[in-house]
Amino acid sequence: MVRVPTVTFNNGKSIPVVGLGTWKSKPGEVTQAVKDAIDIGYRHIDCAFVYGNEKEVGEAITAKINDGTVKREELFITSKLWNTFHRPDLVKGALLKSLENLQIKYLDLYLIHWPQAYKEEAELFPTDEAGKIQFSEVDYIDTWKALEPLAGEGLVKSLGVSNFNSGQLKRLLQVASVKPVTNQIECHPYLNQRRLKDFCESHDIKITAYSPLGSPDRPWAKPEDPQLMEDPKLKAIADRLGKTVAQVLIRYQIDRGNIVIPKSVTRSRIESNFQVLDFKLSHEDVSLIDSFDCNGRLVPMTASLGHKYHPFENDEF
Ligand SMILES: NC(=O)C1=CN([C@@H]2O[C@H](COP(=O)(O)OP(=O)(O)OC[C@H]3O[C@@H](n4cnc5c(N)ncnc54)[C@H](OP(=O)(O)O)[C@@H]3O)[C@@H](O)[C@H]2O)C=CC1
Ligand SMILES: O=C1CO[C@H](CO)[C@@H](O)[C@@H]1O
Repeated sequence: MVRVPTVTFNNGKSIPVVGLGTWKSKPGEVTQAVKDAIDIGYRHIDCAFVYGNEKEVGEAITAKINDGTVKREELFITSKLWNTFHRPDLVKGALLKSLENLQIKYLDLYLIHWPQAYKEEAELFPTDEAGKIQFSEVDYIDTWKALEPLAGEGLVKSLGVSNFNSGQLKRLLQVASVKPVTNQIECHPYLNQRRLKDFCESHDIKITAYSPLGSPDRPWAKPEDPQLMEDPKLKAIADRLGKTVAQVLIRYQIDRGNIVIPKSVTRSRIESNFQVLDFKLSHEDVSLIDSFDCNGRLVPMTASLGHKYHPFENDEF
């Protein structure tokens, strides 16, 4: 069994560099996908309450622990606090719900999914009569302060953020007693996040790259949108190296020092996406791929436009 290398966080804990993404993995297919991934050697699973499939991910985790394939302490399980649970009194309950769904006693990593909060309602996407998302004014700093004691209670080993821009991280770092270990952000050759990565690294915060393959199954994709995995320039590199484009895209993240979480529910792809540990991109190839950046954001979160904490609405990187 191939052992996946790890990245060490600022708190000394380690995370396997490649994890399995689970957004859009249907409840009916995610259990098998996670079981396959664990059989293949994945030890890191990226989950979120809002993905609506944590229970089915939990079934796979339990099955693989019970059949002796893996021990809980060998797995690295991430979940994320959704936007409707930012109010400090709701934070612990949201974490406990994810733990219950995932059938585990602690998370390895819990992230604030987005800096912007939504109205605290039963709906995960609360809308007004006009169909517009209803915002909440809760400050992500107050949310973070509610998360910090949960690390001390043993419910979560590390805390982090997702989709935070540099200004928001700067503000958080001024008051945090527990430092975020990672910022999980969209990252691929069309949006390589050079400036945010440099900023995070200067504060010893690792980047976790989401949508590393260009998220072709994102619900808002249009047929005319460029397809990252079809890019002839990437195909040429992959052909030269005798690898798939997906493998080059995953390796691109690893070779930049990032953690990467490709999603698939297809066993053959889950397997080939993991077969990236026996080669390395040259500095020249990493620089060449860096040059493909075109500010091509695929997950712009347009539903939250106008929110004062929307991370992508000003010049802040
Ligand atoms: N924090 C956040 O806000 C966000 C976090 N994420 C996390 O990052 C993960 C990955 O990002 P995601 O947006 O899902 O997209 P990815 O870039 O991982 O792309 C997933 C898509 O690529 C396909 N695919 C996977 N492997 C291959 C392959 N080898 N060859 C061809 N096609 C392939 C999958 O198909 P199939 O499954 O059918 O095999 C699926 O359609 C998410 O699942 C989630 O866990 C993502 C977005 C936002
Ligand atoms: O992780 C993510 C994917 O799904 C969510 C809900 O649609 C997104 O908001 C988020 O970025």
